[in-house]
Amino acid sequence: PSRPDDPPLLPGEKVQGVAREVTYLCPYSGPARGVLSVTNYKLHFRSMDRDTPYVVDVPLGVVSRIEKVGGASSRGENSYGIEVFCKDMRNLRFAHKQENHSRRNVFEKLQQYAFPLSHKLPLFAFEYSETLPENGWTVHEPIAELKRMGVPNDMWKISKINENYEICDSYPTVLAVPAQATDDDLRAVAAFRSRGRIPVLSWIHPESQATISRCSQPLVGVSGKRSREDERYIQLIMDANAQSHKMFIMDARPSANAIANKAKGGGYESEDAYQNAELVFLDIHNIHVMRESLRKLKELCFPSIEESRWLSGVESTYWLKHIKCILAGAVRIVDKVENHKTSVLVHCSDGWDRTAQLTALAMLMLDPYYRTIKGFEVLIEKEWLGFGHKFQHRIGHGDDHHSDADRSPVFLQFIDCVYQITTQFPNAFEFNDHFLITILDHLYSCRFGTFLFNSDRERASEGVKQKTVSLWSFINSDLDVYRNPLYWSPAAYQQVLVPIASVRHITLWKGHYCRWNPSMRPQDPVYQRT
Ligand SMILES: CCCC(=O)OC[C@@H](COP(=O)(O)O[C@@H]1[C@H](O)[C@H](OP(=O)(O)O)[C@@H](O)[C@H](O)[C@H]1O)OC(=O)CCC
Repeated sequence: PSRPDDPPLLPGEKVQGVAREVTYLCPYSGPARGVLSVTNYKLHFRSMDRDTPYVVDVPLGVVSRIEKVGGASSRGENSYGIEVFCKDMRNLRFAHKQENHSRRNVFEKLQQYAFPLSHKLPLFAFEYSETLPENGWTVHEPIAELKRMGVPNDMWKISKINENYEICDSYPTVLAVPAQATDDDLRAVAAFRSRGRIPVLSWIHPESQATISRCSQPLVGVSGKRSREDERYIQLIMDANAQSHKMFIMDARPSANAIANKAKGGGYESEDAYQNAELVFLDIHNIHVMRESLRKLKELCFPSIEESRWLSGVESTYWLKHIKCILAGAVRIVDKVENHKTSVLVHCSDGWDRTAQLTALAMLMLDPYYRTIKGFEVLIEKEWLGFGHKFQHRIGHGDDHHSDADRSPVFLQFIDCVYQITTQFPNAFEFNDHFLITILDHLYSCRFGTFLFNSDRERASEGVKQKTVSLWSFINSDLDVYRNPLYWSPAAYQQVLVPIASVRHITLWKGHYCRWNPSMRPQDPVYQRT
């Protein structure tokens, strides 16, 4: 039975701890006294001492670190309490009265339910028992999506060789490969590509049949190994496009890092081994550089904005430069496929971070289907989840190792790039900003099964589709709030979008990075999570 000051609870959500006489130290509107509740899904604070009820509501999945502030001896006003550091752009400070030991209880409950995996507890998604009219788990049907692109055809076939993840445990079970390739060819190529992530089809142009394929780096190493099968296989991909007898291999990395990877057995395709392929390095930095860039941006944006140093501060984070670099890389891929009717193969080191950013953005620019709400959901299921972007490692769902070097805002960068394109083409997308923000909220929240674990194989073995709710069920059950009122129908927008990827046109996405900082968005009411 819920008690009077219990927070609103989702099906399967239970209050685990309550602390009264707590003060929330809001950096903008000052201290507010009220009740702090911890459930198996969220932290909920409600102030009592204001005419307008003031609520702070944070899914615990967004918490990266919790620290005690002050000790029994600290005497200052509000100097004894808890600080909650979040993966999105804010931190929360709570103060307690020393006498009642509610801090210990709340602190322990917060630790337990913010990091369930570190405390042998289930992620909330496995306890959430909402039933919704839409079933998001059926939005992406791999065969249907290939059929929509006209595959299989005489040049491309569907292979089930990875049905039991025999070729690659981070790939989907349904792969589109050149029709001539035999299973033995595929096995040989898998032995020469990092983690077995062989070149497979991402998208095919409806008219020219030029293609976008993706893979991981070749295992060239310092001795300069070659694989005849890999070279022949790349030739098959090239020949599948009758329009041209060359192909671009877009290596997302800075050439220095591609070379450095040789030391670990990786590397890149030498042009004498891949005769008709032209190699292009796109200069996008690795996950470590991007993690540091976002850390600097957060430092700049929260809690207060130093007006005089704002522009130089944004510049020194390099965040917009990285966004520009990723967009520019996708634009180069679109140019080769659309204007030169030439096929491209995209890879990086592992082929699950920068490669996913590039193929998904290029497909968004090339194909209006992906600019619809359902189409964008398919794009994320296909190029991010199906091809094994390691969401668990990159976000750290339920895990308390906040300094894990595998964490990195790669998917956030992709959504930021999508935001940039929507600002340059406000009529081209069926969805609005709220749609993008909601996706990011639930990238962290652990309320839905969609972004959990690192691969389709892991999600299948954990029974995610059977035991959890899909984020797309939630969104597709209330579509109107995610629609863009300025959207023209696809007919008016069959064309290819070519955004201007120059820093002058790239803007800081205040709706996301300054969402919790009312001073940055005086025009719209403080966006409090409801
Ligand atoms: C002598 C030792 C050489 C060495 O460690 O090579 C390893 C590279 C690491 O390779 P990098 O490409 O710089 O970095 C890799 C990519 O970010 C990759 O993502 P993606 O899917 O986008 O490829 C991640 O999955 C890997 O975890 C990460 O290590 O490190 C560097 O190149 C750093 C040099 C500045």
